[in-house]
Amino acid sequence: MNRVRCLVLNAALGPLDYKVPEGMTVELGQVVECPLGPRTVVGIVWEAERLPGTDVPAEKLRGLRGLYPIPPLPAPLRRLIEWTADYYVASLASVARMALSSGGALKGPASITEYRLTGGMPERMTPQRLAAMEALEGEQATIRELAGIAGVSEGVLRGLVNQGVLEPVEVDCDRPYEEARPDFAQIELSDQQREAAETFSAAVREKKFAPFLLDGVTGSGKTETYFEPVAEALRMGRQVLVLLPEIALTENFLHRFEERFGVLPVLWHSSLKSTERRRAWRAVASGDAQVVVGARSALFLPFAKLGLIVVDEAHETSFKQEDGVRYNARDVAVMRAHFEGFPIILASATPALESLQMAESGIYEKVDLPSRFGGAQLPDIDTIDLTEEKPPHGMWLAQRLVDGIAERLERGEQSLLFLNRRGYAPLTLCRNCGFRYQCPNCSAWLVEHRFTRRLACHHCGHEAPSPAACQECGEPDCLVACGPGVERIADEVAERLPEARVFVATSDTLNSPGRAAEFIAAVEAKEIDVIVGTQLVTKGFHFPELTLVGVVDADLGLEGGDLRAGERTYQQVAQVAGRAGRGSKPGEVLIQTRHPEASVIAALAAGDRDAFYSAETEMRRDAGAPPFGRWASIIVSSEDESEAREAARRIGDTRPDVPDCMILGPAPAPMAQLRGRYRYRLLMNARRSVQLQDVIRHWLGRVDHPPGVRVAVDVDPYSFV
Ligand SMILES: Nc1ncnc2c1ncn2[C@@H]1O[C@H](COP(=O)(O)OP(=O)(O)OP(=O)(O)O)[C@@H](O)[C@H]1O
Ligand SMILES: [Zn+2]
Repeated sequence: MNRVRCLVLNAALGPLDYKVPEGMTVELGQVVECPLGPRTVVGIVWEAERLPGTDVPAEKLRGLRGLYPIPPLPAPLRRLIEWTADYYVASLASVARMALSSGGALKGPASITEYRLTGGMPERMTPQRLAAMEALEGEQATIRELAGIAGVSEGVLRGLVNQGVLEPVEVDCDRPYEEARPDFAQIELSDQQREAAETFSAAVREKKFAPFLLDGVTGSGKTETYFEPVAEALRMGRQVLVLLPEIALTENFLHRFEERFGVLPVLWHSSLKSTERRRAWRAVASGDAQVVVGARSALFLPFAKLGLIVVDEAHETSFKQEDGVRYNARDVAVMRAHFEGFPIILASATPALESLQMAESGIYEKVDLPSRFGGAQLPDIDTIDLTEEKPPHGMWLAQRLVDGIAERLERGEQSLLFLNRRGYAPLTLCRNCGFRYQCPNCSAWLVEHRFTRRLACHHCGHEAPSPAACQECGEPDCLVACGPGVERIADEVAERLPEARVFVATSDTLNSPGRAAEFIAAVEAKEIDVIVGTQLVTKGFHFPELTLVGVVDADLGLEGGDLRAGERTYQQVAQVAGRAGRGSKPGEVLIQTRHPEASVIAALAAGDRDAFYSAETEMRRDAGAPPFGRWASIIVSSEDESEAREAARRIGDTRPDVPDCMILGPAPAPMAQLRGRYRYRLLMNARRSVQLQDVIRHWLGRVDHPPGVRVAVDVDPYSFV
C-alpha cells in the first residue's frame, strides 16, 4: 500500500487519504499519525471501499508522519465500530475514539515517576501538610493524582518531596498482571448449575457465536455458574470480558473472583488513573489481560483474542449510555460476539423484555436456574395498601412494616428499606409564600440533603447551602420539606425504633470502592440493623442475615408513565425483594403501595413473573413498542430558548413522510431545561421493517442549524425526559 484511507479521530472531518512514505509499511487497522494543517491527528487505516471519500490525486497527498506502537485494530473490531456508528446514528470517529480510549497507551512502552510516603517528617509541620500525609497513607501515584487524592495543591506535595517526606519511585507502565488460575479453587456446583455451566463451556470450546440468556432467580448462583466458562476460556488462552452495570457492585464481585481464580481481574472504568488506564489498555491489546471487568466503556477495548463476554445484570438501564454515542452496551456486546465469533452470556433474574423475546424467537438460547442455591427459598411477598394502613401523620412507614423491622431487631436479623430517592426530601417549599426551590439550570426541584445541609439538583449537580429563610419572602423558619428521601426514612426509623443501627446506602455514601467495601463488611459483621437504600442496593448484594425487605413506595417508578415504567418497576422491586432470605432463614418482603391492584404490583405480590411479562408483552405489542416496533427520539437543545424552539420547528417542518413510521412533536421535552439548555423533543415510532436509521440520517442531514444548537439522536431510548 502506498496510499491509505484513514478514519481520523475528529467527528467534523470525513475520511482522509495519505501517502505512505518510503520505508514505512502499514496494515489495515493500524493507528497512525496523520498530518492535518500544522497539527498531527490520530487516524486509523481503514478499508477504502468501506469509507467513501473524495479521491485526491496522488501528487497532492501528504505523507503519514508515523505509526503508533500498538497493534492494528482487528477487522472484527472495525466492523463493530461501523455497526455501532450506523445503528446509533453516530459518527465513526466518535465510536472509534471509544476503542482508543487511552491517550497514554498510544505512546508505547514507558515508565513514570510515582511518589509515596517515606515515613519521614517534614522540618515544619503545617495543618495542610499533616492532612495531606494522612490522606496519602498507603497511596502511590503521580504528584498530580496525589494532589487530587489529598485535596491539596501540587505545590504542597512538591514541598514534601523536597523534604524527603515523599519519595519518587520509577514504575514500568506496562508491568504484567498476575496470572489468573482457572483451577485455583474447585467449586462444587449444584446439578442445575453444572448443567448450565457445561452448556456455556462447550460453547466457549466451539469458538462460535452463541448468545445465551442466563435466566436465574435471585440467589441462584449465576456468578458461580458463569465462572466455569470463564475458566474454560482461560484454559484455552483466550480473553474474557465481564461487564457490570455499576462500579459500586464490583467490590463484591472482585472478592469472589479472587477466591475463585487466585488473582484480581483487570479493571476498566471511567475513574481509573491514567497510568492504570494505559496499563490495562495495552495489556488488553497485547492479549496479556486475561479477564477484564468493567463498565460499559470496556466493550470497545481492542482485545487481541476475546473468547467470551458476560453481561451481568443484563437488564440494567445503566448499560445504556445517555450522552455522546447513545449506545446500549448489552446490545453492542451481542454484536461484538457475533463479529468475532464467540459466545456471550446475558445474566439476569429479571431479563429485559427484549432479551426474553429474543429467546422466545430462538435467537438466544435460554438457560434457566429456577431455584436458589443451597435450598434457600424465595421470599414471601405481601403488599401494604397505604390507603388502608396509613402511616402516622408526617411519617411514611406503615405500622406493619415497622413491626416487621422490630421483630428482626429482636431476633438479631437485618432489614432493608428501599426508596429510589437520594437525600432528605425531594421538594422544599415556603409555608409563608408558597415559593418552591427549583434548579436554576434544570426543570427540576432542588433536593434537600440534611447530611451535608445543602439543596442539590440531581441532574446538573447545582448545589446551594440549605437556607435559613425563604429566598423569596425572607420569612425565617418557614421552609417545609415535602415528601421523603432515604435520609428522611432513616430518621423515621431512628425515631420509631431508637435502638436500631441505621445506615443510608446511596451513591452519596458508597461513592468509592473503599466505602462500598466498608459497608459490606459492616453488614456482614452485623454492625448495621437497617439499611435504607436506593437502587444501588437492589442488586448483587448477598447478605444472609437480611430477612426483611420493605419497599417504601412502589408507585414512585410508575408515575412517569413512560414506555418502560412498568418493566423498570417490576425489575427494581423484584431485584430488591431478591435480597431477602438468601441464607438459611426465610425472607419476607412488604411492598407499600396505593395501587395494589395495578398489574405490576399484583404480579409482584403473587410472585407471578409470567403474568407480568405476558401483560407487558401484550401492551408493547399493541403500542408497537420494542421489541415489536422501534422507537427513536431526537432531542434539539440550545442555551437559547427561541433558538432551540426554532431549530426544532425546522426539523419538524422537514419531517419525511415514510410509511409505517410515525413522527410526533416537536414538543418541549418533559425536562424542558437541563443543565442550562432548553430542550425540544421529537419521537419516532416505526415498524421493524422501516430502515429507521437511514430515514433519520437522510432527514437530519438536510437541515442546518446555528452553532449553538445540538441535535441528539437516541435510538432505542431508555430515557424519556
Ligand atoms: N456452587 C456454589 N457453591 C458455593 N456457594 C455458592 C454456589 N453457588 C452459589 N453460591 C453462593 O450463593 C450465593 C448467591 O449466589 P449469587 O450471588 O451468584 O447469586 P445470583 O444468582 O447472582 O443472585 P442475584 O441475581 O440475586 O445477584 C453467593 O453467596 C454464592 O457465593
Ligand atoms: Zn440542575
